[in-house]
Amino acid sequence: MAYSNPSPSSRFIITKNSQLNAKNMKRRSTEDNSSFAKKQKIAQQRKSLPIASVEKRILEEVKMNDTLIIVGETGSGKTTQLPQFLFNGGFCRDGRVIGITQPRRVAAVTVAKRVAEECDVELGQKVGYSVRFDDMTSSSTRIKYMTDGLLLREALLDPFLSRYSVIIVDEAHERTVHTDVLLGLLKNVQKARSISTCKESILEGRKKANNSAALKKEINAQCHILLKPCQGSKLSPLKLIIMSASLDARGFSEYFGGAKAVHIQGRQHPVDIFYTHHVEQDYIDAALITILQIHLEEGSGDMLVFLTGQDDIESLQRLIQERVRQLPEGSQKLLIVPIFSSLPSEIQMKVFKPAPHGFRKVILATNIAETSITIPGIKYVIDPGLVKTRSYDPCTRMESLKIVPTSKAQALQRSGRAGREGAGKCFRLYQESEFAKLADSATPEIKRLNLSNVILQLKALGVDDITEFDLMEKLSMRAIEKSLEELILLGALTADKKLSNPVGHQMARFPLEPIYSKALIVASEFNCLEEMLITVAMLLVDSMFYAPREKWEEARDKWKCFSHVEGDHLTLVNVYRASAESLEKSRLAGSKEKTAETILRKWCKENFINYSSLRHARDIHSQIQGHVEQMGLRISSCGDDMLQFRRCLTASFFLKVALKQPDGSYRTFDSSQVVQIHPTSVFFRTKKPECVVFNELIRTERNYIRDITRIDPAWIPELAPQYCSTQS
Ligand SMILES: Nc1ncnc2c1ncn2[C@@H]1O[C@H](COP(=O)(O)OP(=O)(O)OP(=O)(O)O)[C@@H](O)[C@H]1O
Repeated sequence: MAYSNPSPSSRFIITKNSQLNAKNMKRRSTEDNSSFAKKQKIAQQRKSLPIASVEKRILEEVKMNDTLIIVGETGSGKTTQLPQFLFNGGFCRDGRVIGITQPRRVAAVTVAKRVAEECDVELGQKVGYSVRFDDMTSSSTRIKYMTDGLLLREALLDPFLSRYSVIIVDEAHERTVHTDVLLGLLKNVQKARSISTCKESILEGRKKANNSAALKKEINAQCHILLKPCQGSKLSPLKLIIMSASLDARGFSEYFGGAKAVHIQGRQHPVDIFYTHHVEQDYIDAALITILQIHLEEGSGDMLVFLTGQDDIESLQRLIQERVRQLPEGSQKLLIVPIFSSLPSEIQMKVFKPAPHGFRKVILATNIAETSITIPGIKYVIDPGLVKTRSYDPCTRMESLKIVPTSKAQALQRSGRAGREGAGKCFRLYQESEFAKLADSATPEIKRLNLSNVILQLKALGVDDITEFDLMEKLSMRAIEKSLEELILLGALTADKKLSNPVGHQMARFPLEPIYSKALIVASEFNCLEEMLITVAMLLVDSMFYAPREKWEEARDKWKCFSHVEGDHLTLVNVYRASAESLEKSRLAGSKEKTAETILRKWCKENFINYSSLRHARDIHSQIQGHVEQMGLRISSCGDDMLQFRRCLTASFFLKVALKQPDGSYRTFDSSQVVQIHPTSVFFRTKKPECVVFNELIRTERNYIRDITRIDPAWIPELAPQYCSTQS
């Protein structure tokens, strides 16, 4: 096979050679198999981390500063070591907990496992994790890794986060909506807790000596608002640490009133960065060639390739499989392992397993693998420099999905996934001159996503006016108004913007977008919660139908069996039910030797259904069902009465209605956008209905609506009178 450039090193220009501390370098030992040797290895590895040499200093800084910003290179030991330092430094006395938040669950879970191993304790005891629907903690947990979203939910129950002595917000550069809201919240909690302590000590002091009346007045004035809910309880100040390898320390410091920033110097292993000589027109092709070149010309070590989404991953996987068949006899085999967010977690975890003997592992990942995690064995990172981002236009309620260049911070994080166990290499599939043009960091999510969920969560946390909530970013008033309007229409807020009872409170408890929470509540009234649970679970995952190009016709015939004349929501219910029936049938037929996974996989293959998406939907289904049951909502089915279900869809998704136009296109009722039916809809090829509800309005190369069901326009004023009155 001929490549345009015979070797990676001629294809790429080496531009950076990080400093290597030779003493710190450790070779992977294949002999360290015994548990004693493993413990010793871990101990040595920990000692050689750059952060190990500054343990004392960091502890002092944390003691002296309520808020600290820590910036240190990827792999310097921030995430795994700092919580252990704090534990040893006495921050867990009196049963207090150190909480570490991560933007992604895979990081929270895997880092907790690693730290439990380092501490030589069982996971869930001293060290644990808690992510949505998966809690691995106990009353003895003192170091708790969790997602930022989870800590926000905890704050609903315990507004002062009283169990925590320290909260570390890790990977703060990612600026997810949850991180931004959490930072604002933590700032308030810190104030409240330090005033609590301050008031306690002043009251103490006052008893001993007569304090000045002015001071007394000032303290009471400050305490008045913030302390009402925690009067009487003694809370120690909350220590807050903001951490990342690539954050704008100055911006964070200003936000936290001049908080101190500490920089940890050095990294354990070097990562050489390579850029292409020329512009690469096709990043999938460039990634494929680079994988093969590394495989044929570079030494041992696994590869991690960053791609923009599931579609990219699946197409590159097919291309690699085709090309490896042409590799010379006897060459080492490639094991391709994908990881993206809609894969079930146990399948995601496969990337962490070592490749079997004789294989080199190639992980194809989205940015889910970009920060925090250490994947053992990774020596090479391939980074096309692209990421898929979602943005939302509040005026048109239109979401767009765009592939855009990564920021410098993201590029740095990606290269940092190599060089964690030994020296590494990162191949950026673009020119060095392009790197210089990248933005320092990506636009914070809170500036580009729908704010309804944030506002609902803040209302539930007692923040009545989002404009007065101290966020790092100034939000657009238009976006806030549109989201408030949406929440009022959904019944989550009253006309005077207060959280409604019980609907608003119930909606805030669901870990879902408000529109889906509302749909579940509405469905319990329409006696079709069983169908709505399936629908919501299926809508939350991507690409349910999948077929290779050469089998497209065969797949279409199969899909016709699920297709429902009234639309996509009912079609999705049919897919879910058919898969559940096949599982049930196999069980009844006594095929005990087969696991549910094998049966489901086989069924998916025969029916051209994406197995990982279906598995994910089944997981989500059981998780939301748990919430619904906890809330006491009545789960019943409307049976074959699909008219009832379509009326329920109208009552739930009335904000997303479109009417057919004479030319066959559609116009959204809400914002008069001209849209087309997406090719994946059952209505793409059949007679088009006059009026539909839909779930997704998405701009790619055209404006499309997706997940569509036929409705009667007369139902809208009947089932959503509040909406029609605003439209007239
Ligand atoms: N699961 C693991 N298996 C093997 N080694 C690990 C594992 N997790 C961490 N390590 C080791 O500990 C080092 C420090 O990891 P840690 O996550 O604490 O670094 P970090 O500074 O937080 O990095 P980042 O900024 O990339 O999150 C890694 O470089 C690696 O050598």
